[in-house]
Amino acid sequence: MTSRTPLMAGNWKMNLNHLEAIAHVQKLAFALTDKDYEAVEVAVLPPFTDLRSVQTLVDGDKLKIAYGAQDLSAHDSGAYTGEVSGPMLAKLKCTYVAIGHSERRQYHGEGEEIVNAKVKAAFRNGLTPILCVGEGLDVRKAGNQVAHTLAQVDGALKDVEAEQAETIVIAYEPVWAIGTGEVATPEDAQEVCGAIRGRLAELYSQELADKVRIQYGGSVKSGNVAAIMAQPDVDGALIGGAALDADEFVKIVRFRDQ
Ligand SMILES: O=C(CO)COP(=O)(O)O
Repeated sequence: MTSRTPLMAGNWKMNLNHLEAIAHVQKLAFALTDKDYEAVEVAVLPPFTDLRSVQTLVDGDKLKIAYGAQDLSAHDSGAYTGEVSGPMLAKLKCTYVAIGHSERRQYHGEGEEIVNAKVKAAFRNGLTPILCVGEGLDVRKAGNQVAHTLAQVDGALKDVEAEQAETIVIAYEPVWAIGTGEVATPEDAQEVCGAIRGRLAELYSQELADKVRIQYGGSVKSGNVAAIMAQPDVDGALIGGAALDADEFVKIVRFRDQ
């Protein structure tokens, strides 16, 4: 097994305006040390309107905090009112872009085809997708979480070449655990994250599967992160609510101390 640097990413969702974003990233920069950055990759996913401010801060102070967007258009330019393109995000030196978050799937009707097109748009523009997958409560109750989630992985990676797929990040976020305080057990997280890695091995190769970072997301906090990170196929977390509190996010980054 190759070693995978854990990725702790804060998905701010529709929170923090650009001034609040600056204050928040400054707090993170003040608290985090080289020791933290050596052990864990730290990333924030602010709203689009904050990205320029975050870029200016990160660039100006040479911060080791990565950043990215929460979505992108499947198209690179054109008459798509309200959308933001991959080239625009690349120009702002974004590293990451979340794709297929359950809130996009649920509230914006994003299905497999659009998620696949967005994954390709991200790769086309040198961005690393954080592909979000995971089942709703009904699917979990029926015991179909693995099949459901793997079908989402298959759809998102359709016609994606190995050299791109090996850089993807996949976030397993069971919908019933998002923003509910209902965290999946470490065993629940491992079951599906392990199955995702197995599917990557089938679709590509074991070597590739061993390189891909798979995160867990859903009510992650400083109090539960260590047990989840102890699972062999969990390589980080995608954090919503708890990432809005800089002190709490720093504690999550330092999961080994919790
Ligand atoms: O959706 C999430 C991250 O993308 C998880 O959100 P919470 O951490 O607020 O449950």
